Amino acid sequence: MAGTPVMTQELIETVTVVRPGKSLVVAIDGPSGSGKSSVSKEVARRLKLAYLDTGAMYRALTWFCLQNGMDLEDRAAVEAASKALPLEVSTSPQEEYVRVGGDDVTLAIREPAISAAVSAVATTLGARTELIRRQRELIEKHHRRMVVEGRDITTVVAPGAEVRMLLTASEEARLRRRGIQLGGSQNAEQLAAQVTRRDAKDSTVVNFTTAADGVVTLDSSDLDFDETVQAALDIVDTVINHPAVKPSGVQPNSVQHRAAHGD
Ligand SMILES: Nc1ncnc2c1ncn2[C@@H]1O[C@H](COP(=O)(O)OP(=O)(O)OP(=O)(O)O)[C@@H](O)[C@H]1O
Ligand SMILES: Nc1ccn([C@H]2C[C@H](O)[C@@H](COP(=O)(O)O)O2)c(=O)n1
Repeated sequence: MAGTPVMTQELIETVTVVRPGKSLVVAIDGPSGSGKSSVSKEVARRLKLAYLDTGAMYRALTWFCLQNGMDLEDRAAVEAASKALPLEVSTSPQEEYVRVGGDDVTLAIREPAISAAVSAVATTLGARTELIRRQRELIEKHHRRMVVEGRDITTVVAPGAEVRMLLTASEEARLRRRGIQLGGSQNAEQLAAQVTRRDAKDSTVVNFTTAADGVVTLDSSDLDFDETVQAALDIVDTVINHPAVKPSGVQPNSVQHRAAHGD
């Protein structure tokens, strides 16, 4: 996808196996443009874990509904569509594909028109129930060794995940990143619609702006991509291998981790 970061040689070569043979679900939530997909995919690759982009599932359902001429405000019809959705989604961090029936929709679901429509689907509770069921099924199918990212993974889909993280970034950083990712094709108003206003609507059904108990917050506002991946890997290492040590800056209900090397 456009804007996919090129890894430095140092990051490309380091692959680690954590908890071999045991479950290791790394749940990552956060707002739009915080870097969930790109960072999670690289973390999965580095830890040799499967990878699931749950947002792609909501996007694929939106594509399916629109393709069938449905009214997205018709909640019963959207719920029925979620059950009928013939979805195949990649669970490998090495290849990205999303298929609906015979159609490869990998690129189509990233179009601004889908970004503009997806919240109507994601706020349909019956459709959420069905997609959450499928997400849990995929986690089990991979013997609970997976990085799963979205909005409600730490709280609803996999609250028992071994590692739970909230990946955040300032609104300014998220708008800037999304603008670069879309090749400068969107004006400020269009970017705000795709990032800020979409988050506001999505937030009406799930909380991805504050960390739930036990969820580690990683603020990437002042980190570049490589530093954010390293900080996420450090969190996994600390939580799994050094459970007595809290990632830096412990707070009563959630822990903060601002940077890999410091504060
Ligand atoms: N720490 C970072 N510094 C700079 N750019 C980053 C960083 N993390 C991610 N990016 C870039 O920001 C863009 C948005 O990232 P990504 O698509 O992973 O976000 P997201 O949280 O999955 O968004 P959405 O939920 O809307 O799909 C990508 O081009 C990605 O390469
Ligand atoms: N677990 C999830 C994942 C995604 N969504 C919603 C929120 C977004 O508007 C939409 C697309 O996600 P993105 O590809 O931008 O990460 O799906 C959700 O409600 N729950």
